[in-house]
Amino acid sequence: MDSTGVRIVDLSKLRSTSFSERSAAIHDIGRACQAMGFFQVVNHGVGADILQGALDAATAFFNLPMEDKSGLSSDDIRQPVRYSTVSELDDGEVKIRRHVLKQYSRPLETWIQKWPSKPIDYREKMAMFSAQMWRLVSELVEAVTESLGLGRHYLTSRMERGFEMMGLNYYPPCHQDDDGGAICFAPHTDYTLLTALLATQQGLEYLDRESGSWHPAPSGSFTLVVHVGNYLEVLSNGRYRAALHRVVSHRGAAPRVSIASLSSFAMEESVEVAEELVEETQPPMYRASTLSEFIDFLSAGNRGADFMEQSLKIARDKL
Ligand SMILES: O=C(O)CCC(=O)C(=O)O
Ligand SMILES: [Fe+2]
Repeated sequence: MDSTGVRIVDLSKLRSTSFSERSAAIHDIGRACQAMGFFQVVNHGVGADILQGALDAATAFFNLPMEDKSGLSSDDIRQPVRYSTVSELDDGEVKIRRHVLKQYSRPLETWIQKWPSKPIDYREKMAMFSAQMWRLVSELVEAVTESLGLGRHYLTSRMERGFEMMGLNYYPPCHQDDDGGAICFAPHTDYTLLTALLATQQGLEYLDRESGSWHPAPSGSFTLVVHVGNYLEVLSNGRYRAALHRVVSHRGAAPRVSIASLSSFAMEESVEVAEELVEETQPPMYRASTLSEFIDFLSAGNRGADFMEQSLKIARDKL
């Protein structure tokens, strides 16, 4: 743990040949997933050049003139590459709080040709980053299933067929007078197993469910943060809860860029409660669903949060 109470997972220990070191790292991951649902990973082995390259490529994309980006705009959320903006009415004025580029990234050869062709090195830089994030998340998924007592390879074949989407966000400078800052990304959980996040600066916050207060995520050069998504909550039958998170921008803050690696099973593959985690005292709390079903739900104009709350949770009153 660091001085602010953030759990830190040392991946060199997870990779250690020492049984006790590896077990301790798995235990740390399980504890972090159970507590606030997020942790920082250190000694992850992803080169600083790859992380910086991805942040530079993302920043350069968002800095392109609008006409270079608007070709990627679409109302159809099933588009594998989609640029959009999120605005808010503020003092009678429409303010853009966030620019977003969502791009499918696995399997890479299927999608890379659809990614932005500008800036020139964008595809190369993002492809390297995406491959590293997938490797990292797959390794963490193994540790997570081990921590749940399901074994290291419980999800391996499903992860091999798995799906990754990159979510790139650009938050313009904030001119909000309010000392509390502006909420630039409203509180939400992700439809992922795990999400890995990289950002240029602070702003991301997690809800500590116990105290009810928001906790800043660690930030700083090349800090990678990982959090629990809704599908891991389902799979673990609620033992691990999806992390509720938001992004806040304070007055005077510089523009912020973040890249989320959003990992899940293949679109049509069902995610269900692990039957090993169902007990008489702990009946299944969620029904099975696919990512495709969730996207249909969004396409019909519903709110993402309602899918989990109203459609997936079976025994809401017991949570
Ligand atoms: O910008 C961030 O740090 C968070 C992004 C995020 O939550 C998302 O893309 O789902
Ligand atoms: Fe998120």
